[in-house]
Amino acid sequence: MLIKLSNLTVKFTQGRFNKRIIYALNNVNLTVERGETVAIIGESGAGKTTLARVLVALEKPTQGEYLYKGKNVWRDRSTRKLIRREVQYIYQDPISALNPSKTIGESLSYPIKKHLKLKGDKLREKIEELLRAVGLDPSLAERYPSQLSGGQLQRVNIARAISINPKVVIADEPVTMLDASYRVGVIDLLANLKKKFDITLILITHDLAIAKYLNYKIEGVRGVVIYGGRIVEEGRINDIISAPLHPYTKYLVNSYIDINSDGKSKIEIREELSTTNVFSPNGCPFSNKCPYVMDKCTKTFPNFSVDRDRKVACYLYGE
Ligand SMILES: Nc1ncnc2c1ncn2[C@@H]1O[C@H](COP(=O)(O)OP(=O)(O)OP(=O)(O)O)[C@@H](O)[C@H]1O
Repeated sequence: MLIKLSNLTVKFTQGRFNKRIIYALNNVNLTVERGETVAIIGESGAGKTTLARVLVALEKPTQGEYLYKGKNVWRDRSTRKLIRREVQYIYQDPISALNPSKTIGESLSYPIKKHLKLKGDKLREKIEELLRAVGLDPSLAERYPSQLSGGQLQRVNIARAISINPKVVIADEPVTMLDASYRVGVIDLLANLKKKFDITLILITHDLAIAKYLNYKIEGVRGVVIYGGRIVEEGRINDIISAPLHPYTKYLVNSYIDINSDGKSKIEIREELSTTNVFSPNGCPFSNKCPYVMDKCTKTFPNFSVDRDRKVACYLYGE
């Protein structure tokens, strides 16, 4: 097993006077096998970016464990160092991920010099090869970020992520900030690189259509639905979309279908009583909106009911 998160919680304190505790991640258990493609799906504020930051060891969990290749990341400094090299992060915003005062070539050369110790002609060749691998003309190495389009910049970020032969790539909403015309190309590129270099790919998205498209490019993508810092459902993307189990996933899938078809939602969520995450952290985070809420939902988060490769945490399916 490559990645294992056990009962992992990340808490933040917000507000200077009226302090409140936010559970960005709440008792999360997640495993990722070598070579897998996983789509983490959730809306804004669900905890997706915190999860990505945990996986690249930028965020230390408040509680719980993160094992990478079987080693406890926060007890073993050398594993954190290994993660810096083997687990690469592609940010949502392609512009702010690059230093505006450095040419594309300079930005790309930094990790290659540091980790692969290449210089001179070898370094230049590697940069040209990388730019070609992501579908860009090598002459772009001389340009500055402001001279490239958003789609080209995201390709540069992908080139940087793969430049040091990572084992895992985490792409955090990689196409959200791009014009629609560039989105498919960037997902195609990630899918092709994943296959070519046998990378374990973790794609984070709020958009089911992106997860579905990725699954069309790479079969067997595992979907992980996250809400209010909790994983609520896991399964193959096609199963999640064709037969969602958790009421939140149903809501998500219906909203997705709405936009793409008839405009009618099949599940009505209840009036929002409080902002996500501010109710009891022990209960289900969707309980304040769920039409099927039971008393126990607000008090205790259910265990996962497991049926082959499908998991759901909801009292409608088990305790
Ligand atoms: N450094 C921080 N300090 C305080 N609260 C934080 C911090 N980082 C995240 N949060 C809070 O934790 C929750 C989860 O945030 P996170 O950024 O992980 O969500 P997300 O799913 O990635 O959303 P988005 O797509 O909008 O970034 C949110 O309520 C957010 O406000």
